[in-house]
Amino acid sequence: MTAISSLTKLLSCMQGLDYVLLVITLSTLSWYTWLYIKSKRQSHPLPPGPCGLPVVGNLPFLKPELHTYFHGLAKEHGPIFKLWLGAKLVIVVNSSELAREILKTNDVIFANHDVSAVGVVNMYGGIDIALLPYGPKWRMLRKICVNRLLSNSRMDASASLRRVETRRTVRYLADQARVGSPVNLGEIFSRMISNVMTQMLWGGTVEEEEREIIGAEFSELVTEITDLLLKPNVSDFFPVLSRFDLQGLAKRMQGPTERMDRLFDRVINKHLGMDRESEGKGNDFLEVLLKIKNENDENAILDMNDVKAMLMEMVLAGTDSSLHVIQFAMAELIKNQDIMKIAQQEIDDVVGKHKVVEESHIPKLPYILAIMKETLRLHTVSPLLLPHRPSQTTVVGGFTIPKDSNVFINAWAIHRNPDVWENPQEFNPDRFLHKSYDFKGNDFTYLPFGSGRRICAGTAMSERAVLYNIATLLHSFDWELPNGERVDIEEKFGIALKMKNPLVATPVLRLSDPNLYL
Ligand code: HEM
Repeated sequence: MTAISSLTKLLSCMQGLDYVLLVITLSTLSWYTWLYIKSKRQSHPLPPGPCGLPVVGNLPFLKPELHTYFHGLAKEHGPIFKLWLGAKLVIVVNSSELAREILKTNDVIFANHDVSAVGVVNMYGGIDIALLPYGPKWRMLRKICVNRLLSNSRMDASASLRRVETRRTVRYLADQARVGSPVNLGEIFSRMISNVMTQMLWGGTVEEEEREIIGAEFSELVTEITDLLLKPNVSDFFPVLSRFDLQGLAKRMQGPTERMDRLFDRVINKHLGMDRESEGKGNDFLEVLLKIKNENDENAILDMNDVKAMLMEMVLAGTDSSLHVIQFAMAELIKNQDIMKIAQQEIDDVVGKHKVVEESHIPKLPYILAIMKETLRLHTVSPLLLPHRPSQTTVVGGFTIPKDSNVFINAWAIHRNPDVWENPQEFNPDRFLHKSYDFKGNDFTYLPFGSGRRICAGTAMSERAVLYNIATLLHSFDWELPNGERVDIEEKFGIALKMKNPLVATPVLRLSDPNLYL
């Protein structure tokens, strides 16, 4: 259902809310008029864009697959265009040159993300890294996240926590392989990555049996929260009305948020009750964050809500994105068996067939890295990055971008530009083998993790999780399609881009030593 049909339905079933419509109409019209007069006075106009309707603007015409819809609009209106979503002005940028102007030339001006009305509720008032405005608190939290939680040395120290879950998945897949049973890879990867994430959060604190119980409750809450975050919200299109919470979404978010808060309390109390001997051995995020909280370092001041918001953020930012990259990569490899064979040969050469893959092998597997890069190019899981919000009115590409508008960078479209990428629709990891593309966002034709100050804080962790798991799945198994099936790699837009249809394949054991499947 489009945002506007849900909006219309909602408003029509609310008796006595005529005044609400009146407020929407008047405030939106005055807002449009003000911006129109202002842009007329400026020498640089607003970007072009499709015509919309009064009050609701372009909302009724939005298509669910926003990345391809925006790509289509760029062909009509040029590399930068505007849309009105209710009272919100959205600017979409579809070229690497303009992305550079925003994320490099004007990096500081565009260094805020847009904050959704519901996001604030589930993030303790918006105190997490992605939602905080650019400033001292954001800088402090980001430093803690990158240098203390997700640094290479911390990742090395916590490798055993991630290994447990990958080996558990291999055991399960081996059982299925022995009976020739096809598996739904999306479901398996989802369980695996979500368990890897809970291991990283508090794997050193909570014992295995209890961890499974807490993990199940946790996954349920994450799904509830993600579903609510995805719902189109009148409060976001008409911020002046957000205090009325017309759809009740902010109120509904309070339930799962409070339950999640209690779950965090349970685990934190458990950690606080641990004896000194067990402490310090965990290497999980919770332990690191509580240590920082108790250090009283004036450069890293955390209260308990900061700790909880950080835990929540790691899950929401890190789980789905990594899971979908692994799934898209495996789908492409199952479809392109010749590429899969090259990858398996590389792993065999480095690891051999008498050992299992370890994270320490990753730097020696350039072809697997090229597979990850190509997957993120073709199936950019964060296709529009996060919406950026300029802190002052700025000119980009000769057009005015007003303060507080929402700016989307269509990285998905940039990654498929035929002027830059030869045969852009083709899955071809070779294109990354001899080029210097990395995940740091220095080249604006390749931006899977964004660029500039707000570039993804979790690249180091996602590289490890994605590469280690893909290498393990390819080393341990061949992958076949059930009879008559074919791989369908259609994409579905969401908080993270995912596969529209399930990926079902049959694992076939490739290593002769049964101990390598334990
Ligand atoms: C393959 C997996 C991932 C992809 C493709 C990805 C992509 C992105 C993108 C595109 C952004 C927004 C950049 C911008 O606004 O320009 C972002 C932000 C962020 N990501 Fe990731 N991400 C991934 C995994 C992770 C993981 C595993 C974590 C942490 C555990 C993480 C934590 C964050 C955080 C905290 C931000 C907000 C940064 C800020 O506002 O300063 N991400 N990510």
